[in-house]
Amino acid sequence: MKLNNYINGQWGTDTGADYTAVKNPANGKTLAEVRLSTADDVSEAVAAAKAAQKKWARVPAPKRADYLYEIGRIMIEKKEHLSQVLTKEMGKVIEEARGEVQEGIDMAYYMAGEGRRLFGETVPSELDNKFAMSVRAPIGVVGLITPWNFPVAIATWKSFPAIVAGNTFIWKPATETPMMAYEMALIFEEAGLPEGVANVVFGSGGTVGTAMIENPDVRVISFTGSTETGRRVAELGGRHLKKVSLEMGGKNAIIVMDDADIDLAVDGILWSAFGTAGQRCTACSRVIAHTHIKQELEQKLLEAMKGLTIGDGADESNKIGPVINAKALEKISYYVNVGKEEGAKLLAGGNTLTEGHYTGGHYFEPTLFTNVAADSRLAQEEIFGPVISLIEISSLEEAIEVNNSVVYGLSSSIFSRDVNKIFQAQRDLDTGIVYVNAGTTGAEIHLPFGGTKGTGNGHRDSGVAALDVFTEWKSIYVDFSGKLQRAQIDNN
Ligand SMILES: NC(=O)c1ccc[n+]([C@@H]2O[C@H](COP(=O)([O-])OP(=O)(O)OC[C@H]3O[C@@H](n4cnc5c(N)ncnc54)[C@H](O)[C@@H]3O)[C@@H](O)[C@H]2O)c1
Repeated sequence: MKLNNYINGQWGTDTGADYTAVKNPANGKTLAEVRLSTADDVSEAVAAAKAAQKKWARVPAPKRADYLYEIGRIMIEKKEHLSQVLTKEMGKVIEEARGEVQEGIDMAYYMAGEGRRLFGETVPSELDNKFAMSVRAPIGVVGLITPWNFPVAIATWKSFPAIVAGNTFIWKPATETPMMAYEMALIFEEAGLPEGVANVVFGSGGTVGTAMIENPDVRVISFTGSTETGRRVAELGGRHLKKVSLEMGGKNAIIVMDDADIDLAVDGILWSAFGTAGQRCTACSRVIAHTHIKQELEQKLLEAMKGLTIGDGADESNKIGPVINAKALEKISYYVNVGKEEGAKLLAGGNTLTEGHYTGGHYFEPTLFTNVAADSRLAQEEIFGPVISLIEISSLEEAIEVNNSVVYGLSSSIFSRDVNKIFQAQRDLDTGIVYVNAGTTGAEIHLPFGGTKGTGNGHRDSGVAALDVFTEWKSIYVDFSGKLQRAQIDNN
């Protein structure tokens, strides 16, 4: 199967194009081949999106929303199929894949509701017989660049608010997970979205991403991916004076205080650290444990980790799937060695799994380090795999300082029964998301999603906040006095 671009409501052909293989991370088998598009393909898609946008912006927002209701309905109809493809292509276990597809469905209905709101403001004018208001205006053609770890959900966080607000878009999915983008383009087509509103261009970040950012007709770039790539996107976007929204890496921590429910904390840590094989931007990779409960927590974690079953995510009995590819495995192994060299104590895991039913796949054992120094590389850098670093602290103030000591600021969590500690923590943790008595993962689509410092640049995906990325404020003054009323002069 060859995956070609979807531009202006048409599927591209494979004449003269280069392709690269899409592989199942569970067994290394080739699933499809995906087009490596050129800068010319991007120009074609942008031209189509630009031609469609003016007309699309004139479609009343509640009518634009009707397309989202239809997309949501088709996604429900295809939910199991989409989930199976997602697991095959990305590797996450099937129950998580179903959860991710559901998130996309929820986003469709939630953003469709915005079609009847898209609230602006009316405010009093300082002059008599004058009316003042501000409205959200669509921006134009927007470029969406997404990662492989949430190939459906993140695309819906971006494309659905873009659509309802009256923009048209070019979406460049990650090269590792183009099949989900292909499936979504089929759904856009089936939902009857007008030609040129939704365009999907496959290919490398270096070629397709760069061409999107450099194209003067692309007015917004909404990017999710690593901090390293995000910085490049921001630099190039800055040169082109582009509005750039960045959602990037994380090094998220769970704080376990001495008054916490330890069993609950163990459940939260396991789910947040090893779900999606640790490849969530919100994954817990640090546990900041109070000295009084550290030993008990370690013992209970080790015991619970024995129950984790690893294997192909398509098998319902597995709790942890493979990581995305061989490069990811190498990176995780590298950090395990870094941890050992830095003097951290390896309590469990630390190895790739290659034999028996793991053959051909990219599997890594759930790994637990303890006695990790808060300022070590193991505790500071994003690994993006199933590796926990346990750091000991002796007060809430110290825990918060350790949490905030990394360059990232996406998600954090505290387990405690003390209401004062909880409220102090939610105030002082420098992250875009804070959980109390729950792990660091599990965002809901109607709240803003994003982070501080090296995780983001002040924008948010999801929630109504996403509309701030895809709309421009327009202030409108209507003077009905019939004479020239001069503002901005001293009338006193
Ligand atoms: N904060 C969030 O919302 C969030 C959510 C999910 C993942 N992430 C982060 O994403 C990373 C994992 O995803 P990844 O490995 O796909 O990230 P990545 O940065 O390698 O790639 C992300 C996207 O950017 C594209 N890209 C690569 N080079 C580019 C360039 N020069 N110009 C434009 N685009 C370019 C890629 O092709 C891909 O589509 C992790 O760091 C994770 O924390 C963040």
